[in-house]
Amino acid sequence: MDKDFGGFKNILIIGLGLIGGSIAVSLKSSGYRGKIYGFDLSSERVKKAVELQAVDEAYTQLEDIPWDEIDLVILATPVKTFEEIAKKIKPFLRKDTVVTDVGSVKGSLVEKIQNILSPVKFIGAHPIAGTEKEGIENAVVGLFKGKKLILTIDREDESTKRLEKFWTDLGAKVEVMDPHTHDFVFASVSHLPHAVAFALVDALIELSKETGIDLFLYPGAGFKDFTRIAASSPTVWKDIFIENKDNVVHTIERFIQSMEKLKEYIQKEDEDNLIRILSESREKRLSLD
Ligand SMILES: NC(=O)c1ccc[n+]([C@@H]2O[C@H](COP(=O)([O-])OP(=O)(O)OC[C@H]3O[C@@H](n4cnc5c(N)ncnc54)[C@H](O)[C@@H]3O)[C@@H](O)[C@H]2O)c1
Ligand SMILES: O=C(O)C(=O)C[C@]1(C(=O)O)C=C[C@@H](O)C=C1
Repeated sequence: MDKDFGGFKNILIIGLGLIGGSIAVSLKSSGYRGKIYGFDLSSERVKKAVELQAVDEAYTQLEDIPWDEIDLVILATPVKTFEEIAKKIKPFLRKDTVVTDVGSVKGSLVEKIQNILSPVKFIGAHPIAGTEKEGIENAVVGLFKGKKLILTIDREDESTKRLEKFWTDLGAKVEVMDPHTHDFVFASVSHLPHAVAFALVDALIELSKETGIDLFLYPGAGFKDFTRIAASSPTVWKDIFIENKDNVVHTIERFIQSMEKLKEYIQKEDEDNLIRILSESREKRLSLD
């Protein structure tokens, strides 16, 4: 089927960061013919977005946006800003404009935003693609190609079908998932790993202080690979951890149990159990590639 990006003629991206910017540059490079408008609180980001020709026009004041032209609005700001933004944009929206997001947390947040925006349609979405960088200056063309995109609403809905086409035309593989299941799954495979990476770096900061040895002079590739995501945006990740608090705390507790188990096997020099647990983990990790 021809690329029509779901028939959304003009779109508005709120939040000209890594993900909002990557949507813009990926649309441009995939032959999207509509206008791409941008909005950000930061005038520097707005200036950069226009300079990079990632967007056609960008604004720092909601009143300046040509709302009548907008068919699709994408929220691409940190998740704890969504509610306030939804309240602020509601009076400007056409009734048939579709609103969506790219937030890393869904759960009850989706319902809250749906209620705020109703009767305007809100469809929660989450691209499982990103990097540890921030800002439109680090946008990646084709970031979503071959990557999963989770939609949190029934596929049979007409607007959802259009949004599915929008993401499929950007190269994403769309999957539908219940918003609460989503939050448990991504607490496990994304939020916990980020928490562990941040905590590992923190542990080394403390060990450096304790011993007077600057451990950060010595990392090899293993430490650098493992902690790449600890360079991620504190604002974005603070919001994700808090908004998905229950699942994140649950997975952190489960991780602590696994660390305790490993610590015990090491302390007891329990070679059989060490071989078993390390082999199971290695096999599982190898099966991913
Ligand atoms: N970074 C990733 O790997 C990744 C992947 C998938 C989804 N996400 C989600 O995408 C969203 C954006 O993350 P990002 O990595 O692009 O962050 P980013 O920091 O690169 O960009 C966020 C942008 O939002 C702007 N902003 C903040 N508050 C605002 C407000 N109230 N109104 C308007 N603009 C505002 C900031 O100025 C910034 O330009 C988050 O919800 C995040 O959970 C991130
Ligand atoms: O590759 C990275 O740097 C990422 O952190 C991307 C990543 C992930 O955990 O895989 C981060 C947050 C998202 O919501 C989706 C993707």
